[in-house]
Amino acid sequence: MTALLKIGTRGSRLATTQCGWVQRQIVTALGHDPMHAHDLAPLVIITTQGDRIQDRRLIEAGGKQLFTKEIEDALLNGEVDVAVHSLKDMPAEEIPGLSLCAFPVREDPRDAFVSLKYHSLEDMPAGAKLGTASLRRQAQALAVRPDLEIVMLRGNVDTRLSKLEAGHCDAILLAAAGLKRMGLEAHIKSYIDPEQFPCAPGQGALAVQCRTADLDQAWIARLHHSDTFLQISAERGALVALEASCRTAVGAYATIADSTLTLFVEALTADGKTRWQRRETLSAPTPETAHALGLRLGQSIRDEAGDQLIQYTS
Ligand SMILES: NCc1[nH]cc(CCC(=O)O)c1CC(=O)O
Repeated sequence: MTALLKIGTRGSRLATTQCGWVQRQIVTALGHDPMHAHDLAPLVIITTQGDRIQDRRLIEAGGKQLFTKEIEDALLNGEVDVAVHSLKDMPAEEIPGLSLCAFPVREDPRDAFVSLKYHSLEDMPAGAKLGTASLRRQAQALAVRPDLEIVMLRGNVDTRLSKLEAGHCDAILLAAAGLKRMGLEAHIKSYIDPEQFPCAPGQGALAVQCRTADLDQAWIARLHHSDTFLQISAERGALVALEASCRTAVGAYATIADSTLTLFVEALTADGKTRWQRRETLSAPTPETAHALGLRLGQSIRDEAGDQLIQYTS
């Protein structure tokens, strides 16, 4: 059986799990039995610089493209035809020649609280250790629990869970989406309320990427989910305006009910002491108006916060 197309992915268990789901959807959309997915649309594992580097300062210096560049190069030179990314790991700027062509239905966008000892952030005793490498999670946690000690906890989901089990910290915050996709939901003790602490822009959503020249492929429309696209258009608008790098704590969370989109955006200083928030609704949203709303709310925070947004950690 000859391959119809090749799918590029990072090698972590989360990345290959997400990719396997997209792979089956594509093969089904092309009219084949998903049983043959591995032959018809094989996964090609690509190691990115971000997977090799463990030092947060180098990650900050390199920016988000550290996790996507090698995969995008493989798309551009024809080694693979489709790439699957976690949207929240995608930089806001576009890559010439490539397009984000489909946004499949979003998984749970919330952050999950995982601990062997405690039920929630509120439950943790003074001085307890919270493990995270995300500036946003750090800032949001400190905003309500300034007494907690933040412990730098890097690595993929499995690594972070084993560090928690080994006692490096008392609790960790992880994306519920990743845990659910990997079948690890049982670890979740409680959820962070995104109406109070907006998730990372695009958290829980996947982005399927292809060469711009291949945008007419039949499977693309089948994978695309329009409400997800509206939500992430709004959230990513805020991301663009706030130029969120790994050094800026930004959350953006959009919901849709009764044809009305509500967008909640916040930016925080790393210590969580200052929070800038905006919340607005938009009726009969389109991807363009949703994106424009995100841009406007993000810009308005930016105007107010100015230099205070960028926190230098070294
Ligand atoms: N930065 C790592 C990363 N990228 C995507 C996810 C989870 C899945 C998602 O948010 O879509 C995670 C792990 C985490 O934040 O816990």
